[in-house]
Amino acid sequence: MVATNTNYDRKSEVKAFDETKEGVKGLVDAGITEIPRIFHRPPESDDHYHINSPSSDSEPTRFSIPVIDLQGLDRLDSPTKRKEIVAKVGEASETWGFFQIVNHGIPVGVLEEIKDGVRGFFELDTQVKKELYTRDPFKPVIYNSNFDLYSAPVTNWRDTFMCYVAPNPTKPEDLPQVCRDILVEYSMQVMKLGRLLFELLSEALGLKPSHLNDIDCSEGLVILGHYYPACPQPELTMGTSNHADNDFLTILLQDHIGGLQVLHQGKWVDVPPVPGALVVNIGDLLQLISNDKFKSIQHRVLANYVGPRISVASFFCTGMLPSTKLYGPIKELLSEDNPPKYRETTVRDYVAHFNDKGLDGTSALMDFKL
Ligand SMILES: O=C(O)CCC(=O)C(=O)O
Ligand SMILES: [Fe+2]
Repeated sequence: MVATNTNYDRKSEVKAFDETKEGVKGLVDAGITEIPRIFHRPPESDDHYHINSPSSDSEPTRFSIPVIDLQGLDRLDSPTKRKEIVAKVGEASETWGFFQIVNHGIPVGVLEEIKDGVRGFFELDTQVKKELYTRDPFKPVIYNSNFDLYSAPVTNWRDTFMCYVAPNPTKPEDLPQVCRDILVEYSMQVMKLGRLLFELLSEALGLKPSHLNDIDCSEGLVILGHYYPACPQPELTMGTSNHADNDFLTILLQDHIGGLQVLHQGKWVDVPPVPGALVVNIGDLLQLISNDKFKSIQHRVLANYVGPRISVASFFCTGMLPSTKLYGPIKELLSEDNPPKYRETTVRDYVAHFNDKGLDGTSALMDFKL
């Protein structure tokens, strides 16, 4: 815990904020012009957070995350096209852990509608939304502000709702009507795209195309709708603290506002909004099973005067569901020169460890190193 956070009663302020059940949007709706202390980022002098500074170290760089065109992938008459795409996916996953895809098969209309649906959810009547505010993972829809509110050292300028797609989908009738139909449609499309990406990633690892799907990397899918309200003092806080994702793979849709950055060669690099594109990133569990070939990269979202910013993050992961299956570095990838770097874990144990830790700027994966 850092100095600024110890000279006030953070715990009770966090609790009071949670009990409003109105999230960050509630503060903005109330017209606040100064953000409460629980949202203040620690001072930059703190080494641990040094890389978490939006102003001092995010300079324009010559780097830009790769944009990969998936057009022509399924043309049976063009196996070289597939090889080319697999090579690009592999290269991006090894060096960036992040890439954007275009011509991925999800129609632009669906992308627009899901963003509208997520915004519609957060703009529901406050009383209606309060009924859904919960931290109970067994609820079909989990809406709250900061999943790690009680464990993270700082609170983010963000509200989120989550629903399950696989293996136990939230029943459509349990989804808020404002985004029900589009969530069902988008989920189906993301599942299909995810399975395709796992094929490409398997091939990029030199495995048979079905390998990652066969070991159930696409068994679990949860969708998060994020809402980053306009912030009156964006330099004091963060939309999402730096973290790496605790899943196998994430497919992210962001709107036109921007603010997502990835850590590349020690610098924060913007992930610019590209119309019609989806952002794909490797999660910790895929880094673990690929024995560090693919990288799960730290990323963050800056707060902004402009808002709300909407994003939709689809996580391939079974989360806290009971699991006995152990994941460790894939045997086919190991050799004398490439011994396993991680111990085996269940998805549930990994996710539980990640959640307990909260987004504190450190990697949960390091705790599983051999
Ligand atoms: O909102 C974004 O652009 C990123 C969200 C994110 O990193 C996450 O949900 O893990
Ligand atoms: Fe993330």
